[in-house]
Amino acid sequence: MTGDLFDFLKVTEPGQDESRAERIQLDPGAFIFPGMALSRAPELLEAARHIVRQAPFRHLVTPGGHRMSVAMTSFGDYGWISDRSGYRYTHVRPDNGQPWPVMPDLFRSLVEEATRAAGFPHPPLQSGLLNLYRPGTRLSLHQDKDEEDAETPIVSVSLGVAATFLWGGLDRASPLRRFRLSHGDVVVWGGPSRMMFHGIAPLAVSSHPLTGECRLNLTFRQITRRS
Ligand SMILES: O=C(O)CCC(=O)C(=O)O
Ligand SMILES: [Fe+2]
Repeated sequence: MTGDLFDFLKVTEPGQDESRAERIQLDPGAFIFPGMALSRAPELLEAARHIVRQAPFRHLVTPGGHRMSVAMTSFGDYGWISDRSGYRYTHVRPDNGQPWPVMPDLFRSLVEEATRAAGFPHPPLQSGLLNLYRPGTRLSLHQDKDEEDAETPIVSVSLGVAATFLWGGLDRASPLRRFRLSHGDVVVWGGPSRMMFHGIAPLAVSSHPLTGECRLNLTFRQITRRS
């Protein structure tokens, strides 16, 4: 309703601030919140740096033997890994058997806020994935389906160089729409959109004052079923 002539007469009830956040609906249950993380971005990057110092980025190998172009690491109770035997979540790091770095409180509160703003009851806080993109890095079209849970939404935070988000449908062949994800944007997809195909087009050569030529993405998930 932004642009409504009488917008300025709306009265905010207590606790309703987040539901008024500007959002772009991609499909039922799928939203982009432009700039939701912008004011916290420097602190989010510092927390991400702290995670990477404990668990450095790695290029994982797909079950088919291909080196992934995105470099990844995880944090929280579960980390996502891929190797010749498949994709899965583990409680410990494959390189040293140690637990993944702890989920920072700053991330938790952002994920809780984004989940509420999208209208979902439960925030995805069991696993955090850090994705690092450099010029030319892409993430091909996929569904997030390695989780037992298929109800809790995915929350995804973009930092640094802007990327093109590819948004499809429930079939791989569904037509794709393209959305620009800029520094500080948050995407939430759940409910009827939880299994939508999505990806990232090859990152353009560009630069951001806080990340140089890189884009960093933080993606949050619930792994186990709640009930
Ligand atoms: O980098 C992004 O924005 C998307 C990441 C993603 O789809 C994933 O980690 O499964
Ligand atoms: Fe994904």
